[in-house]
Amino acid sequence: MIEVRNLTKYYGQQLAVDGLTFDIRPGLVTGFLGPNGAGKSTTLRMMLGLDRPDAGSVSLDGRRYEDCPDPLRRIGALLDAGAVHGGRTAYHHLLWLAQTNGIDRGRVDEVIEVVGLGAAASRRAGGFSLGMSQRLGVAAALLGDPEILLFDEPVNGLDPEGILWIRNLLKGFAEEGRTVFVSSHLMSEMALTADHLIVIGRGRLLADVGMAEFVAEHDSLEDAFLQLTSRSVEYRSGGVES
Ligand SMILES: Nc1ncnc2c1ncn2[C@@H]1O[C@H](COP(=O)(O)OP(=O)(O)OP(=O)(O)O)[C@@H](O)[C@H]1O
Repeated sequence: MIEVRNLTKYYGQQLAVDGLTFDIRPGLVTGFLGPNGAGKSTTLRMMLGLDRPDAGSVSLDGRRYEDCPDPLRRIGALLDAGAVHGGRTAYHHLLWLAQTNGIDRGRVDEVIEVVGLGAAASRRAGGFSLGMSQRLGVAAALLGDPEILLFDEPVNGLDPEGILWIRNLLKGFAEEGRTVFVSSHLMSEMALTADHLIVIGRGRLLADVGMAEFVAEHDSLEDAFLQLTSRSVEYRSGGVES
């Protein structure tokens, strides 16, 4: 469970995240939807302690990220698939991460298997395609077998096969009871992947709604998303407290 409360971030004079409050529940894929510049990445970075909020808080199963003694075992994240040392092999990238976090070497082989990188494990990550880099990023997020998983735009730039792989993987993690939070600027992708939707625009919460409810209420999801983000009024689904 992730609890976001009044989360606020300024960059200089610019308000990037504006008093966000919502919960992300386990056992579901929760889509974090918003147009470019809406504040999604900034919110994810604050969840991971990479950016300091100007106000508000994020609690991960009852604790702030900074207060987790073993963060990799609590929360796994894929923010930027390119953030690897290109000269290291996939195996050694994961081994370095595991060893600096007190994770058993055997787990490296397990996650390589889960993401289907077995044949490429001894190749340098610098030569990887985008799809392979995404797989390596997912493997790193899974190393600590965390209950909470965050993904920032994981399907960006992937081919249809890669998109399908990510989609099924996220659903599988949710079925295992994990808390899965995935950002996107594509309504169409979220409609196929997410069970629940958090929509933001200009840093503000616009919707906190079940996907099935959102689909039932709108003829065209793309139009509904456009309308929602072009308005600055808050939208709340019936019965969903946010
Ligand atoms: N390091 C930074 N310094 C200054 N402004 C920033 C910084 N990071 C983000 N911003 C600004 O904060 C706002 C939110 O950006 P953010 O990257 O969080 O949005 P996003 O929803 O993830 O967008 P995208 O889908 O384009 O990545 C934008 O106006 C952006 O220009």
